[in-house]
Amino acid sequence: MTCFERALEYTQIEQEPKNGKLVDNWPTDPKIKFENVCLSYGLKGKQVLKNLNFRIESKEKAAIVGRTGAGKSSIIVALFRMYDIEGNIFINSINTKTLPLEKLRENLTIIPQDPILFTGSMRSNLDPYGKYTDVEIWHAVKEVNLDRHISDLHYIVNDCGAHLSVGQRQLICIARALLDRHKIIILDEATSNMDEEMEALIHSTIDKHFKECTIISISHRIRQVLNYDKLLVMEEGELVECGKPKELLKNTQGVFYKMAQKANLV
Ligand SMILES: Nc1ncnc2c1ncn2[C@@H]1O[C@H](COP(=O)(O)OP(=O)(O)OP(=O)(O)O)[C@@H](O)[C@H]1O
Repeated sequence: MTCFERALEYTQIEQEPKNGKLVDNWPTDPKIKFENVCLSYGLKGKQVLKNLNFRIESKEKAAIVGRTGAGKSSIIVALFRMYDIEGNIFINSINTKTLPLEKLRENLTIIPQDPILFTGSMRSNLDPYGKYTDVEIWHAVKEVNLDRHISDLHYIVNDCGAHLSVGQRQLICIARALLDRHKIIILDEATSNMDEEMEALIHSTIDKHFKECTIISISHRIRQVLNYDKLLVMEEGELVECGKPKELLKNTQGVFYKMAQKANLV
């Protein structure tokens, strides 16, 4: 009955729009601009993003910080157009509302907090559309140091990757991102226990391989964000502070300063 209900539910989901205008070679310059962006989940839902205005420049490394429920993930939801928003989001000066959804999403790479893999071979997980050669895929595997854990591309992923650690699954997503070479990378940092070595490996791999990309990271641990170019500090759906970490730390009455104080960083 559960299977039946689930299948039935899919038949009732409203189709996402398929229209939109393709733009050649978009995005060449991966800068992002939010202009008066508001988001509510559902018609009667409360506003979870309240009139956000900010820019993330091309190749900038930005981190979104804030307490749980502050609206960090909702910014990403808005970026992927998972829900309709009020206001506008521009990527490379193109309003994302005018793009076909598929084109928009295929140009944004996300490394989720707790990635789910597909049961099957490592190869099919890294290259689900069969676009790359084995040599290219193995190269990506080596770049993220996964060759220490898997012997070859026929390595079988069981149970949607449940036998791999969160860090290993994030590295698989990073290897996939290396192959796809998209210009905007979104990292949702893992909240579950990840050892420091693995966390450092993920950050150094991103720093090394995605220099030419714009990076947005949802950070749950603020010690990681001090070397970012820009911080977006969220509180109850509002962007309360935005700027370089060093600048924000100068304001001893500020929200970020208080967060840093709590984490014994100042
Ligand atoms: N799918 C949804 N439907 C309804 N409300 C939602 C949904 N997703 C998030 N919310 C609500 O939106 C608000 C912002 O949530 P969001 O997940 O963006 O916060 P967050 O800062 O990412 O939190 P966390 O650090 O816990 O992941 C919260 O009040 C949350 O309950």
